[in-house]
Amino acid sequence: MKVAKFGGSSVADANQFRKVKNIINSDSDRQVVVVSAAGKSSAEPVKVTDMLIKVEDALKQGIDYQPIFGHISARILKIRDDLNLDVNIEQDLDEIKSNLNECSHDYLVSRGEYLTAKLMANYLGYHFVDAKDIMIFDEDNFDYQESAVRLNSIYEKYQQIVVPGFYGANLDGSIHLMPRGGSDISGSILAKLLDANLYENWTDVSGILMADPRIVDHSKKIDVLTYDELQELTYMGFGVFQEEAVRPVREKQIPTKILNTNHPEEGGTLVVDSADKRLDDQFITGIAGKKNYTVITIKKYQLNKHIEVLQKVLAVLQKFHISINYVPSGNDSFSFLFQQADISNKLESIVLKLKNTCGLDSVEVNQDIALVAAVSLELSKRPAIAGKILDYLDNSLINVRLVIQEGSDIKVVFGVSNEDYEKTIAKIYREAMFRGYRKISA
Ligand SMILES: Nc1ncnc2c1ncn2[C@@H]1O[C@H](COP(=O)(O)OP(=O)(O)O)[C@@H](O)[C@H]1O
Ligand SMILES: N[C@@H](CC(=O)OP(=O)(O)O)C(=O)O
Repeated sequence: MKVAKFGGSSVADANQFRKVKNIINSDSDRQVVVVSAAGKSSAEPVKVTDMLIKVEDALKQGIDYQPIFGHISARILKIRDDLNLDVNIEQDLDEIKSNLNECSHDYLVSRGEYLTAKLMANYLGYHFVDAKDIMIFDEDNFDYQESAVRLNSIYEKYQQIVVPGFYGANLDGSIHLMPRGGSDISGSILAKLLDANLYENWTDVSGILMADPRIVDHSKKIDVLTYDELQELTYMGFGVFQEEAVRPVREKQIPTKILNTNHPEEGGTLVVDSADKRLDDQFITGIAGKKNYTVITIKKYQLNKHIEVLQKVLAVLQKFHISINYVPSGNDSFSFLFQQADISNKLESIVLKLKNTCGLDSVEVNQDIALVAAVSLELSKRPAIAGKILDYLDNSLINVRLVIQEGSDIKVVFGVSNEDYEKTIAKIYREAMFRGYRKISA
């Protein structure tokens, strides 16, 4: 049995629905279908999810929400009518509308998936299963036991189901929204719960490319990669697969494929447990990154011998409840990297507190830093390759502010200014492709 997840671009209009149906009908193993909300298309520049967020903003600001809600309704009705579906989706739209004034954010923003899945179930002749009945959360944690019980009782009756992605329910029945891109997580969890033999993630690119196609034209496709590599790449911002979607399939070692709804014949990327299953001799598997980090560097002579100072620093950071992304260190210094959005309104207070209470020699702040990571299983065998990339970036006049090669030994991270972000990715890609780095074993 296969779980097939279709992203927003794959269900953006009636024509995309037709492609989905062809894919489903071409393999009877595709029994569990997960859909996102209708996404962007050439005619529709805004995802339904983002339109729902606009409805919420309008409600909050007391502005007329009707035009946006009307647009969403028209999109949904058009798909229904273009496909001649016999489903009373007006009733669902009316119910959502009547709930608007007292509903939660999670309920409202998840309605795109709910409506799209209802249409898809009708179109495929599959049974619609509301995610709130089978994807159960106990506070922030997914409750696998409870969800398995509920899913199995439904799956015993109906073997061909469509489930909306991106949300589930809390134990009290209220809607629980997942992070953006969360339908990937829904699909991965369902594949794990049902012990699927394949998780297919259908999108608008023919697999995962070595670098973001919006930055590097004709970037090479990665044919096979490991869960470890995918985890590192998604953590660093590989847009094509949600970072939290790796764990469920990885835990059960369910092979995962990234495929193109518009070109199923082109094959895609296969994610597997072991590097032995990789055939190519590519040294660097992929390059990914994110902009907008803030770095706080604290310095004190022989800091590594003054654990009590470090304890004080950590206590200050803990008080402000912000997640730290990386902590590169030297003998006399420690740097803390944060996502700018998490820290920006607290930065001044944090720096003041660090300066006044921790007995440091200095506290420096660097903002607008982008992190670019090169991921390669070979880095653990040849860590010196990181130095070669660094030389190359230096020769290309890219000012590398920091290098992090710690923790996972399959990744090296370069910190550059936001402005150099795209150039750094393009340069590393060039270096990886044309300098002839190849795996030692190949
Ligand atoms: N390394 C990469 N390989 C492939 N696609 C990438 C990569 N990095 C970013 N992307 C972007 O991810 C997009 C697909 O992800 P997403 O927008 O979530 O699709 P969907 O609507 O199918 O969920 C692609 O259109 C592409 O622009
Ligand atoms: N619709 C949600 C969830 C999702 O997974 O979407 P997509 O498959 O289009 O990335 C979002 O936009 O975040």
